[in-house]
Amino acid sequence: MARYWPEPAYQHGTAARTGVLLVNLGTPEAPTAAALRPYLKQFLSDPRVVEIPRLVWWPILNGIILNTRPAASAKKYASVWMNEGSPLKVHTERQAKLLAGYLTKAGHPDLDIDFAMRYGSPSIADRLQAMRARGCSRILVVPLYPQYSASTTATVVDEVSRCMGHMRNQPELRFVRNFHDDPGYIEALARSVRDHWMKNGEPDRLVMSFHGVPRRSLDLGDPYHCECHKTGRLLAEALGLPRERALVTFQSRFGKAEWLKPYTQPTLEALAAQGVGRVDVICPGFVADCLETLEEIAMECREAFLEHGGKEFHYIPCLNENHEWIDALTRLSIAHLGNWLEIGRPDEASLAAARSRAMEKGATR
Ligand SMILES: C=CC1=C(C)c2cc3[nH]c(cc4nc(cc5[nH]c(cc1n2)c(C)c5CCC(=O)O)C(CCC(=O)O)=C4C)c(C)c3C=C
Ligand SMILES: [Fe+2]
Ligand SMILES: [Fe+2]
Repeated sequence: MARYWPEPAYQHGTAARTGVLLVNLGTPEAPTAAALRPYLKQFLSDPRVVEIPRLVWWPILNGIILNTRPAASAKKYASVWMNEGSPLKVHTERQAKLLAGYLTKAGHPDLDIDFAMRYGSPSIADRLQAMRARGCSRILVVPLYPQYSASTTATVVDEVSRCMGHMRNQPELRFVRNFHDDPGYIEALARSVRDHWMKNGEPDRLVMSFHGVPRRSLDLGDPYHCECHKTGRLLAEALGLPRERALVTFQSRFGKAEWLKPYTQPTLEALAAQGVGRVDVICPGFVADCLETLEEIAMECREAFLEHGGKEFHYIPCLNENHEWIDALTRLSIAHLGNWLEIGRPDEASLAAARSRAMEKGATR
């Protein structure tokens, strides 16, 4: 195989474009065991996701997990699948389209906006090559994870870097590291909670459930836990909620090791058993609804809460296509694009000179 990916011959005077690539986790192509298998294999083979020595992990993954989980997970995916496909991909694609429109409205019609999935398709490699083919020589990569984690954000950086190794004519890169305390993101969350409460009244408790990671990663220096708690605190403050009515919990535990605590489902069951009648659950760590929110929280956790004596369970959807969120994402992108938005744009002085030249030409005619 050639060392570098093929590229067209270099043309002098090619206009440089700037692009934004949104990246989310990835999802299977269909809600079937056959489609789940390659997706789970790619995802769970990433050493950033499962930090167990390969020699130990390989037989567990290939001998046990890939023989049992695909069918079990496929059933769950089938229960949330949309007409257009997997919710995660459907929402991410819509977010990219909306972002392009919002950036155009903000005065940046020339930006090239695309999206990719870290695992599955469209792959980062595929979209980076497409953006290069469209002339992008500067690319801002936005992992759609508000809280930084090695198991999510860093894997995007790893994959983009691997792709750079295949490019002869590499683009200039920027990455968004996190946006867990971005005022626009926090306000978008607060707004969706307030809207829900306007229509449905307020709950006894607001549970803010984040995807978990192994507890060990916190001890090894991952800031994820701390960033989740900061988001939780800022959201509770924005809503004017006293501490005792807002809780941060962690969901989607995978494997037998200890993960970040408290775990979402047992917390909900304990609240119900204590006589808490109504809980509202929001998942601020996901900007798009997906299996983990629609099935695990809105179905499994609802059932568990009600079975343990809870009276009312409300799931507050992810930010998805909310105007406030796309607006926040637009401002976040503009802030990180920074001086790239100026490069190649005629400055005021040259615009004025061009205007006066045109006027002179008109006067002499
Ligand atoms: C939002 C941040 C996420 C973190 C942090 C994260 C860590 C993490 N996840 C697994 C294992 C699985 N996660 C799965 C699905 C999944 N995870 C996230 C996000 C984070 N994961 C999303 C958005 C999704 C949903 C994808 C979709 O298609 O809707 C799955 C696959 C589903 C299943 O079989 O349960 C696994 C497996 C680990 C091990 C981990 C941290 C180390
Ligand atoms: Fe996950
Ligand atoms: Fe899950």
